[in-house]
Amino acid sequence: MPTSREGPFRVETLLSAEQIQARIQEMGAQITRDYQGKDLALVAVLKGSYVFLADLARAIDLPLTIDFMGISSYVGTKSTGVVRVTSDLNRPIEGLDVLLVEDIIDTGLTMQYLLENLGTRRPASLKLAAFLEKPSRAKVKIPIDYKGFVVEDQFLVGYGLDVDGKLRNLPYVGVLRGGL
Ligand SMILES: O=P(O)(O)OC[C@H]1O[C@H](OP(=O)(O)OP(=O)(O)O)[C@H](O)[C@@H]1O
Ligand code: HPA
Ligand SMILES: [Mg+2]
Repeated sequence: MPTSREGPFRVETLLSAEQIQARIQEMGAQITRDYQGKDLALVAVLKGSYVFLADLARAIDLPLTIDFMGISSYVGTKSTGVVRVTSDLNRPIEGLDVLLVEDIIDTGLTMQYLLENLGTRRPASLKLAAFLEKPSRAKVKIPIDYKGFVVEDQFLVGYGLDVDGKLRNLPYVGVLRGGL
């Protein structure tokens, strides 16, 4: 796969923009079928999921709402293991069919915290759409209802994924090969 220079970083392409878009259309079609007649509320986890959310929401052909939960646990390329809430939902989710939208399940600690936290707010249902899963690093097992791709144990950037806040805007997913 090609390696690109992105400012001071070297990034090797793992998933091209075309591959990503094709998979998201499939995921959107599946979600559209599964949530017919339901009160679908997408809850996206900031910041990483914003790109996936924008594409996935437009691939779902249903009336839906979107809300955000701000969570952070990574500094540089390392999980601190401490999940920090940086902002809460604007609206209650009681009685709604909530679909959590997340960019990556790595150790699983962020999602473990969120599933527990949102579960106490009595949604009608609570499921998870995750763009990427990195099972080799899992510290807890997280059931993923809609999964984009399974990836190896490498630090990834692009399509919402950052290294120290940067490279979220790459239209593809790549492996960080140098620069930090
Ligand atoms: O499974 P885990 O090991 O918990 O890692 C996954 C989480 O880590 C990243 O977020 P981060 O804390 O970097 O915040 P960000 O979304 O603002 O980049 C990513 O967006 C997930 O939310
Ligand atoms: O591979 C990753 N890249 C960027 N952010 C992340 N947060 C968890 N895993 C990753
Ligand atoms: Mg991050």
